[in-house]
Amino acid sequence: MPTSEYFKRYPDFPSNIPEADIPTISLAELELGANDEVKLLYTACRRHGFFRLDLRDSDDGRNLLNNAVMMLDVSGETLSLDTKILEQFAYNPPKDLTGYKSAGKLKTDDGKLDAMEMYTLSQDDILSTSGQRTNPEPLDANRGQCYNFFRDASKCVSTVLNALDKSLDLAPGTLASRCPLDKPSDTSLRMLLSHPSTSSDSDRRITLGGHTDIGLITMLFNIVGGLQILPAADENVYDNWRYIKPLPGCAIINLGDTIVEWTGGLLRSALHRVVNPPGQQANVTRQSLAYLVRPAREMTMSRLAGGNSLIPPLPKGEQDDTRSVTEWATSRAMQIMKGELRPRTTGGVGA
Ligand SMILES: O=C(O)CCC(=O)C(=O)O
Ligand SMILES: [Fe+2]
Repeated sequence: MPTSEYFKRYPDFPSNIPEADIPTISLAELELGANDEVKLLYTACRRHGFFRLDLRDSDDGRNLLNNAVMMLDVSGETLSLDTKILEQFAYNPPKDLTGYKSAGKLKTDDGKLDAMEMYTLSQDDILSTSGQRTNPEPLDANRGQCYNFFRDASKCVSTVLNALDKSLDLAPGTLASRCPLDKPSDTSLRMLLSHPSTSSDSDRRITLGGHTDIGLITMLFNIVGGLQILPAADENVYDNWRYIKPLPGCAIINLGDTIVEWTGGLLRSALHRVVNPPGQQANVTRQSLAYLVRPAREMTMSRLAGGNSLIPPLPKGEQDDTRSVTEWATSRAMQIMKGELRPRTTGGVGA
């Protein structure tokens, strides 16, 4: 992710571990509408549901990189506050995920507890779309910086969504117009932090359990490794998971469950998780950022079929899901919390 200077502060990602073979796509080429890049993006979104986005050759991309570096600092300051202070901002799942989640609140795939601290900042809060909240001091003191991050991240995400409109033969702007900055939504910036493990089984520690993202699209900023995906055809056993190596200047993008529903399964939402950072990186504190884009609250889950689009119509006899995106997401989060729904890769093609 961020700049190469930021990467130099950390030990190297090891070269002898299993890596996911996902492509790196150029934001600048997507901005130009370059056909080959648009195709590469579509293939990645069908096969993997994951890709890297190189931000360096684009003005918007470079602005976002600089903002992400600053947000990592603000996040580090926030999550190093006393736990007593952070607990005053505790999250309230499954309805309201904004605020602080301490480590050990979630079950991981191996039945143990997670080791990830998170602070989730609402986009609506920072853009004053639906009332402001109080956040810990480092965030409140940097609201302007947070605003710039949301503005620039949303701009780069829109470029990706516009390229997907093209591949899906949707009218220009269809996907981006469903997650505009100025309409209330559950879009957020999740700031994540995990400390090095002190236990003897640290090399197999699952820091954040296997899950898919419920929204439309996620933009991740990683420096240290640990993020993994499970290739679609593979059984869910520890050694089948593949690391996604973070690269300087690149964000990591993954698609969420909502876009799978909207596209009738053409695009993929892939199961992913975070494990202890590999090799020498295991000894450092790992920080990451996840910009989690949700649709505007007024949107429904209805499939985007129709017109000339490639999206298949609903099979005969199948009912369209006309629930609001918020109702759908809450009921899904409840099902997962109760163990009624197991997170798994959906949509897309091939292994
Ligand atoms: O920290 C990471 O690299 C991934 C975080 C993630 O998957 C999430 O917050 O949904
Ligand atoms: Fe995720």
